[in-house]
Amino acid sequence: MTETTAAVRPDARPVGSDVPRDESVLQVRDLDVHYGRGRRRRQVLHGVSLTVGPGETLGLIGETGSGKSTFGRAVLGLAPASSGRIVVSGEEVTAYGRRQWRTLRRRGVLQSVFQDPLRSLDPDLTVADSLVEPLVLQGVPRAEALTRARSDLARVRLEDDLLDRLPGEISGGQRQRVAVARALVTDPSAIILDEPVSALDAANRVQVLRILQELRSAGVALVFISHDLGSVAGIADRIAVLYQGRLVEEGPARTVVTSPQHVYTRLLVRSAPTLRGGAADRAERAELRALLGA
Ligand SMILES: Nc1ncnc2c1ncn2[C@@H]1O[C@H](COP(=O)(O)OP(=O)(O)OP(=O)(O)O)[C@@H](O)[C@H]1O
Repeated sequence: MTETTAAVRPDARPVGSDVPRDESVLQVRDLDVHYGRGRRRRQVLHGVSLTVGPGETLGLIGETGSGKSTFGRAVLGLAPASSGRIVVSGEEVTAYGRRQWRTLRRRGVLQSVFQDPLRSLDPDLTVADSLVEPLVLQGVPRAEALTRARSDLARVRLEDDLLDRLPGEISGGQRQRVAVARALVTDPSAIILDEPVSALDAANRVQVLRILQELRSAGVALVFISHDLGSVAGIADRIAVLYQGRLVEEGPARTVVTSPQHVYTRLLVRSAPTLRGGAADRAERAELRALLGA
């Protein structure tokens, strides 16, 4: 599927089709990903094309196993692209080897936050060391790195007194906010957020979603991966829908929610009672599922 135009927020720079190609922070073209070898080789992504402009928030949704995380991992160099093209901030990275990917990740141009913050945070490093480490690796003096870390901690509404604690000594919600602060310290062009609120209770979910809203307003580009259309719809400029490894729909968030085109997107919208047009009755959902052969 080809990229479509993006919704332009009044508080953001122009995005989507208004962004010249070389200004996009992330450009993915015809991405195929296979896992396994020989008879076990299986294609998980089929020709996925997506572009994220500066300051834009792209919501990537789909059911479990549809390939959302694989997409996020591929653009971070953590899953193998078997064909297609990946360009990060104008840098052609498709053919990068392991070491080049590691260097790119270390530069912090693209950052990531996962569902389980312990995947983003080293359990043996204090919050301060976790935040300072990416900057020190870039050669930033520790004192300056700590000043920047404190400022990013404030951006996620955490107090300085957490700095000396280990990830195991703070709550799950605080850990996820530390993971977001860690992603921010390198001043990335974009952050890939893979189910960032799915493991949180309702209060923490709302708080992290609010923080993501603020980052979006401040112009940080986000790729928000989730199975939950309800969480994504309130933040995303554009929504892309993956179904069985294929992009089946993409468009401005409002359009996707109010007039979904693909039968699977209709099912997602109908299954999200908080969305306008949602709350289909059980029979209607069953009918849509039958259409999908689920
Ligand atoms: N390292 C791997 N090796 C082999 N198969 C994998 C690997 N990682 C994922 N898969 C398979 O690829 C498919 C897509 O997985 P992926 O995690 O990308 O889906 P997802 O949409 O993110 O699902 P979820 O919402 O459950 O996280 C699944 O069938 C999964 O079992």
